[in-house]
Amino acid sequence: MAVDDFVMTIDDEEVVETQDEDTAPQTKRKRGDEELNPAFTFNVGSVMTHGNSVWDFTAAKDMMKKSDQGDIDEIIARKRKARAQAMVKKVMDVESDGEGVKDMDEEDEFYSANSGSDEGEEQENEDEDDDEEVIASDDEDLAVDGFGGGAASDDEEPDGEDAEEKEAMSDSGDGDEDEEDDEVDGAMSDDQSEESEEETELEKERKRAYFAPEDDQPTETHESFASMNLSRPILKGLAHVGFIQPTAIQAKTIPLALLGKDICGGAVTGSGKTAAFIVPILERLLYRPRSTAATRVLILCPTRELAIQVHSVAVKLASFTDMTFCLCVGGLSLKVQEQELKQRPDAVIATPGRLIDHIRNSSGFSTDHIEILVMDEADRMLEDGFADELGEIIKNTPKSRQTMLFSATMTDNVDSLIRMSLNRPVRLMIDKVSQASSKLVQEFVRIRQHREPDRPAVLLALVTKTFKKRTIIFFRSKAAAHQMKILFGLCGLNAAELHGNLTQEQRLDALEKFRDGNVDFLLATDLASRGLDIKGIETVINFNMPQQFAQYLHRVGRTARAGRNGRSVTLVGEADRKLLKLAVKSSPSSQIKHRLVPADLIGKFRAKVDDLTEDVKAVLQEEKEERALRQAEMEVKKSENMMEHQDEIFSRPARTWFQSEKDKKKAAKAADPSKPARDKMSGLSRAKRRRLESLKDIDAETQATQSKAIRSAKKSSLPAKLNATKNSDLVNAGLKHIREKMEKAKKRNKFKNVGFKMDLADSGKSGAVGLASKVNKQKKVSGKQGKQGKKGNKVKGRARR
Ligand SMILES: Nc1ncnc2c1ncn2[C@@H]1O[C@H](COP(=O)(O)OP(=O)(O)OP(=O)(O)O)[C@@H](O)[C@H]1O
Repeated sequence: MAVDDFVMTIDDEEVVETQDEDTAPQTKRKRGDEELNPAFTFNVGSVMTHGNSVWDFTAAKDMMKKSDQGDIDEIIARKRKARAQAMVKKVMDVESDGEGVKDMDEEDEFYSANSGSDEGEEQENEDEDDDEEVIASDDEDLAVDGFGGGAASDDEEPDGEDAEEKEAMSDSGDGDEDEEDDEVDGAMSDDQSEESEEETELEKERKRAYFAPEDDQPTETHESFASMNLSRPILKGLAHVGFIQPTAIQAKTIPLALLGKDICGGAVTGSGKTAAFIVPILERLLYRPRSTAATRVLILCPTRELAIQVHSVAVKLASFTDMTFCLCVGGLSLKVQEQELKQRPDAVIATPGRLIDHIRNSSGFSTDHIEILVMDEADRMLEDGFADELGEIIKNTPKSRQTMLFSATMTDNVDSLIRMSLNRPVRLMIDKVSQASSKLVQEFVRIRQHREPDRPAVLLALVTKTFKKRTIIFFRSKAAAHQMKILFGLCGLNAAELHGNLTQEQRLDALEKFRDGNVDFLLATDLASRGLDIKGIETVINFNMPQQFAQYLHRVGRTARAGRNGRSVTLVGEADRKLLKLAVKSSPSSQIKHRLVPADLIGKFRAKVDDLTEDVKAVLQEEKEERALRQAEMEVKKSENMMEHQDEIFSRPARTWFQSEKDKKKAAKAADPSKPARDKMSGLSRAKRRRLESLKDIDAETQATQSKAIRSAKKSSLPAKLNATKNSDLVNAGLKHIREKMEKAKKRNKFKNVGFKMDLADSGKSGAVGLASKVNKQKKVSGKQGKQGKKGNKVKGRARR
C-alpha cells in the first residue's frame, strides 16, 4: 500500500506533540486554560473550579429500575483470557519445536502494548517516534494527492454523485428517541443544498413577514448577569454553577425572553444555549401565582440523555428557589413520573413520546396551563420523525403560550417553523448558521474506495498511537458501535458504548464512566451527537462522515465547548466529498487539517483486526445466547406476575398509545379505502374490549421476545459448530433453571387461575418450546377450573408496551 493511500496531517508539530504526550495531564490542563479564546465571553475560570460538570444523573437514577442486563465486558475478558492461554500454549509448543518464535513475540508485544504493562509503554513511545517521522514527510504526500480541504475544488467534484436517501431515524420503544436504523444511507439535507443557493427574494419577503423586525430587539448589551435585572435567587443560582458573564446567546436571549417574546435562537455548539432559556424561565416562574399549583413550563428534548442534562442544569440553577421540576423521559419509571406529575411541578422536561404517554394516560396531568414551551435542538424536533408527536403536543398546549426554539443549526425556514404556531418570533442568530466552534481543529483522513474495509484498522491506529483518551467516536449504526466495542475490548482498549440497543441504565452507566474518566473512549451513535455537554472531551472521531452536515456539526461540537480547544478527526470516503467540501467552506483554513495514517501502521492493525475477527464473532454469539436466556427467564417472571395479579391488572383502564411513525405507515399501507375496516371488538362490552386490548399487547410482546429466545436456543443447540458444546450447555443450563422455576411455581399452584391467553411459544418442540407447551397444558387445565381471581393483591408489574 502506498503512503498516500491515507492522507494526513499538515499538523503543526506543537499540536501533535500535545496530542501524543503522555506526560503530566496537569501541564496539559494548564495549557488548555491559557489557550482560551480571549474574545470569548465566558468566565471559564470560575466554571472550571466548579467541578466536573454542571449536570449529573441524580434525578434519572432515582427513577431507574435496576436490572440484570449481562455484561459484555465479562464475555470479552473471558475471550481475552482464553486467547492469552492459547497463545502461551502456542509459544510453548513452538519453543519446544524451536521454530516460529519471532512471530509470536510480535503478537505478544501488541497485546502487552495495549494492556498498559511496562513493555507496553515502551512500545507506545517507540510508536510516537514513528508518528513524528510521518508528519515530517507529510506535506509532499498531500501535494501529490491533492485531497482534502483546499484541494477538494469544484472541478474535481462531480455534482450529484452522492445522491442518497435522507438519514433514516427509527423510533425506540417509547417513540421519543433520536435512534438510528442499523443500516442507514444518507444524503445532504434540503437545508444543506439550500445553503449553497442564494435565498430567493420571495423567501426573504416571507421571512420579513414572519419574524419580528430586527429593530424590535433591545440594543442594550450586558457584560454581566447582574445588569439584567434578574432576581437574587437566580443570580445566586448562576454564581453557584460558576456563571458570571453571560455568553452572547444568553445576553441576547434573556432580556427578550423575559418580555415573553417567541424566539428562534441559534448559536454554535457549546455556547451556552441551555442557560439562555432556563434563566428567563426561572425568573418568570419566581412571580407565578402560588395559590394554585400548575405546570407552567414544558421543555422538550429529542433524546433522553439530553433531557436528563437539561433537567439537571435547571435544578442546579434553581437551587435557591422553591421551584419544582419533573423529568419525563422514556426508559425511566412511569410510575415515579406519574406520582411526580400529580404534584403539578412548575416545569416538566421531557422527550416527546413519554410526554404524550403521560398526557393521554396519567390522570391528573395536563398541559392546559403551559405558559412557556421550549424546544431544545429544535431543528431535529421539526424533522419528520418527531413532526406528528410535536403536533399532538402543541395541540394540547394553550395558544397563548410563549414558545422558544434553540439549536446550533437552527433553521429559519418559514415552512418548517409554521407548524409551531409561533407568534412573530424574534430571530436570534448569533453565529453564522452551520459553522463549527472557532476553537475546533478539524482533521480529515481520506479513505479510498478500495480501502473501505480498512476503516477499523485506521481507527485502531488513531486511538492507539495518538488519541489515547477523552475521545468520543461516532458510528452510523448501533451494530457498528457494538462490534467496535468488542474489538476495542479484545485489544485492551478501555471503552464504553452508547446507543439505543442498551437499557437506560447501561446508557447512563456508559456516560458516567466516560465523564469520570473510567474509560478512555465512548463509542456512540448519533444518540450522543446533540447537546451532550461532557467536560474535557479532547477529540471527536467520526468513523464515518454523518449523512447531514448539521449532524456533523453537532457531533464535532461535543468538543471545543465553552471556549476550550478541541479536535475532530473524520474518516472521509469517496462518497463523503460533498460534506467535506461544506466543512472546509464553513471554517477558516487554519482550522482544517489533513491527517495521514501511515500505510505500514494500517497494515499492522489490519492484521490485528483480521486476527480478531473470529473472536469478535464468538463474543457476539455468546452474548446473544446469554441474552436469549435472560429474556426467557424474564418472560417466565412476567407471566407469573400476570397470572398472580390478573384481576387487578385487567381492572385498570387500558393505556392508549400515540401511533409511531412506523405504525402509521403500516396502517396507511394496510388500509384499503374501498373497504371500511371491520372492528373486531364492535358489540363487546367496555370491560371486554379493555381486556382484549390488554391481551393483544401482552401477546405481541411475549411472542416476539419468546420466539427470539427460541430461535437463539435452537440455533445454539445445533451440533458441529465452533463452541457448539459449550454454548448449548450454557443454553440448556439456563433452560433447566427456568424449567425448575416453572415447576416450583406449579407446585405453589400459581397457574390455578389462568384465565387468559398467554402463549409462550409453539408447542411440541425441544428446549424453550417444551417449556411453552407445559405452560399451554397448564392453561387448558386452569381454563376448566374457571376463573377465581385473587382479589386485593399488590401488583408488581403492569402490562405496558
Ligand atoms: N455564562 C456562562 N459562563 C460560563 N460557562 C457557561 C456559561 N453558560 C454556559 N456555560 C457552560 O458552557 C458549556 C456549554 O453550554 P451548553 O451545553 O448550554 O451549550 P449549548 O449551546 O447548548 O451546546 P449544544 O449546541 O451542543 O447543545 C456548559 O459546560 C456550560 O456549563
